[in-house]
Amino acid sequence: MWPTNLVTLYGEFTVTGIRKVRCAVSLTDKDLIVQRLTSAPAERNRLVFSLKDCVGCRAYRANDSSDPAAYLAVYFYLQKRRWVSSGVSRQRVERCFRLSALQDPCANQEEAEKWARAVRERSAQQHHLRDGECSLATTDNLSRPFRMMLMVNPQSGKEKALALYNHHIQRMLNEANISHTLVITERQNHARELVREADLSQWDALVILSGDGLLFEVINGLLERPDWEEAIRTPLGILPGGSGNALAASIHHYSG
Ligand SMILES: Nc1ncnc2c1ncn2[C@@H]1O[C@H](COP(=O)(O)OP(=O)(O)OP(=O)(O)O)[C@@H](O)[C@H]1O
Repeated sequence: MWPTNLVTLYGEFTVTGIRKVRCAVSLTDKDLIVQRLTSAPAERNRLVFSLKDCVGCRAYRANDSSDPAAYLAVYFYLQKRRWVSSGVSRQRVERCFRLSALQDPCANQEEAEKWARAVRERSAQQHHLRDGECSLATTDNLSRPFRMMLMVNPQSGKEKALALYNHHIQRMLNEANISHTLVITERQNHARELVREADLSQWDALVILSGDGLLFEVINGLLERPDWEEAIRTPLGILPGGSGNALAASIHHYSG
């Protein structure tokens, strides 16, 4: 059935940050709508976040045990027009809400968990509608955590792949609740041999962070296996860590 855009969850929370503002938060199948509760005209205080841009959501308690509130953090990567050149890029936006309607910390935590599950489920549905057959199984439609092998070539391009992992990718994977095993390739054909011998039932996806060369190795490694017809169906991903990154740009960007 095609999803409607009816509100499925509603709550009034405090937005955390420097200015603590009360807001009404509504979740529909498609969007998270945040309405600030102030006297200013409603439209000016309303933000609509598409769940297509949401990578994850988590509920947590603060370290301070005297604080009965629970917190809900939602992570978006929004498409923004570039200032300096034409085209669009994605920008990370985190929205964090404080839930403190009840005295009982456990009840607040349960409410935050309920929201986090609902946001993740609806985001996964939106990704599936957007990407169709190409969308990977996610943590929410598997009965166990998503498992990824991430291969990084520290020598590719301008030797920035490891820094990209440390400063961006690791955080994004945590936000998306994707567990991963990091492999730093040590020499030519390391990834090829690894993939040729690997127990592929352990992985939901093989992802490389490098230039085009490492993906070429991974594909060759898969095709050299006795079970290559099954092995080559393993979902593959490429993150741009080389100098040109033509393949990553074609797959993720120019193809729409
Ligand atoms: N630790 C390593 N030291 C040297 N070579 C490596 C290492 N790990 C992988 N390689 C080899 O480096 C080759 C080139 O890798 P990759 O395409 O990632 O980088 P690149 O050629 O610098 O990228 P770009 O094509 O964008 O310039 C791969 O084919 C792989 O065999």
